[in-house]
Amino acid sequence: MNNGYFYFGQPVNEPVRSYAPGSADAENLKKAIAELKSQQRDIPMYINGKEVRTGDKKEIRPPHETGHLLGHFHAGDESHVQQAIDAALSVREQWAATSWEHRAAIFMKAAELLATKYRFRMNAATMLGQSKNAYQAEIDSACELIDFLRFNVHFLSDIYRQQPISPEGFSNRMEYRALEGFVLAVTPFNFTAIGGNLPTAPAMCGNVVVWKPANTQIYSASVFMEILQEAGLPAGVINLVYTNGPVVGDICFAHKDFAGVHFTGSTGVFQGMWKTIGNNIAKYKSYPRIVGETGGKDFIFAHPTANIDSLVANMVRGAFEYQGQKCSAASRVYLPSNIAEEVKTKFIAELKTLKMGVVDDFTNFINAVIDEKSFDNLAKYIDGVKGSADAKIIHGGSYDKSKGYFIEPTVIETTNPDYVTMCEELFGPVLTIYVYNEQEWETLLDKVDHTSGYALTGAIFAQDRFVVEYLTKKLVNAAGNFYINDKPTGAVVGQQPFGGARASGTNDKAGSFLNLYRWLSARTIKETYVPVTNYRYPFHQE
Ligand SMILES: NC(=O)c1ccc[n+]([C@@H]2O[C@H](COP(=O)([O-])OP(=O)(O)OC[C@H]3O[C@@H](n4cnc5c(N)ncnc54)[C@H](O)[C@@H]3O)[C@@H](O)[C@H]2O)c1
Ligand SMILES: N[C@@H](CCC=O)C(=O)O
Repeated sequence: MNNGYFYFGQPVNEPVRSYAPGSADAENLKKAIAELKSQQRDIPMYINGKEVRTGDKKEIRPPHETGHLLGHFHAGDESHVQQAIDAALSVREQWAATSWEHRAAIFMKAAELLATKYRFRMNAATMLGQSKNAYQAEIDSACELIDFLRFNVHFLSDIYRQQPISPEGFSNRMEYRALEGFVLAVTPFNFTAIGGNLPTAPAMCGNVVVWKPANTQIYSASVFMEILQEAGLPAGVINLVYTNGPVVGDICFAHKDFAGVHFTGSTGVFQGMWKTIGNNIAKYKSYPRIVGETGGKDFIFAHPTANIDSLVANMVRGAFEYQGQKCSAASRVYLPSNIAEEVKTKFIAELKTLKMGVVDDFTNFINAVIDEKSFDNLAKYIDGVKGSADAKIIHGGSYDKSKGYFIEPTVIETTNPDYVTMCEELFGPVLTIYVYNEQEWETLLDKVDHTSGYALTGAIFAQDRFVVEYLTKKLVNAAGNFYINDKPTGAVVGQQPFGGARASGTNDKAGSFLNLYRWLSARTIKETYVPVTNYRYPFHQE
């Protein structure tokens, strides 16, 4: 701090706008979509504050309308990763030494720009590039990203003011330094907010960053980079590159100044990163921070006392919002025999009301899955059911990629609690139901706990309070985010810090003080006002 201690108080969550038919917000969002669709954006990388175009142009098309070209991004190679690292390291010292209030102001300004001037453009970019409906874009690319920025500034303020005690005669203080090197942020396709949070959380703490987004999120990531630049982020603090993931990893993880990785994505990729970092450990100046939030196989467990209507509504939202492409999405449901038939009947009746199509039509609840690879993978699982003796499709099951990557919301019922779609992360609009004997709910809990190696989110539905307490304790390690009578998705920054353990990640809780500690390296300073001048204890005096 320079001339004062600057504290940023507790913010309130950014209110979610509804985009109701005929509202000004709906009209403005439609205009932003039309404007983006009327252009072909030419999207550069951003290295050292400069736009970098390589001429190696890759097409960007909406997953729900593959006949339309939104623009191109300029792909990078090894040299761009190296340039990004060099740019980051060249500004490291100055950025780390910049006063907190000035660093914080940049991210608070970015939040303000996103909440106002850029809100519709950012949501439109997310809708078109990642195939989200208006509501799903609003809670992600507007509200959650704004919340990440404002709440992280607040949490960091809280961390900075935590100081050790100083007995009379001494001063003890703690400096929360930036890491000695650069941080690599590798981000997934499914949340624009995660794309924005992973580079900014370490940067806010005084670190410099190389940011590599998923190709399928570059369209909206580049809008966020424009915002950061307008907010005054100094050149080189965050460098956005579009080089192939493994190439970025090879270069960054072999660099002596590699100080940490902030990753969100699949478990396999994260485990590969961890191994590489482990193999290279002797190369680094410091032990790198490894933070990764990864996959899930998220459950809903309904007890025989569950309220049927709320269970049904939360199954629809929890499994099928954003086509089930949330790491938190419900993908396995355990229904007790006493209510199973009624739940299934009501559930399927609700699913029949879901409209599927392009994002421009706001009445479509379901849009497309992200790309052809994901589409083909999901189709493979659906086809697998067709030849199976212990599973059947009870709703949906069709798919079509002629105009966009559309997979109908699909419900599988299995008699085998270890059926493949009860165990593996599919990451799409496919939910599997297992009906159990209501008398055996207690013995089923081990299966709920151990069917997959993941432990990200889980929800229980029960009306009996003794049961709620029992389930909460029994499933203590089954989910990092545990929901009682609610869907397992939709965590809000500052309300439900998010992350899972076991194979689901390091559980450093994005959007919380726990995550920020990982990007800080504390220095303790003790000053003695009147130092001793004689080493002897009283009984050693002569
Ligand atoms: N736990 C969470 O908070 C959370 C949140 C969102 C998504 N996810 C998970 O993310 C996955 C879906 O996202 P995705 O498809 O973008 O994941 P992904 O693992 O395919 O990609 C994530 C990022 O890693 C990069 N990458 C891929 N291979 C790499 C490699 N070998 N080295 C370095 N980088 C590499 C990708 O280009 C992308 O930027 C799901 O498994 C989902 O559960 C988890
Ligand atoms: N935080 C989001 C999930 C992020 C992963 O995809 C949720 O709680 O639904």
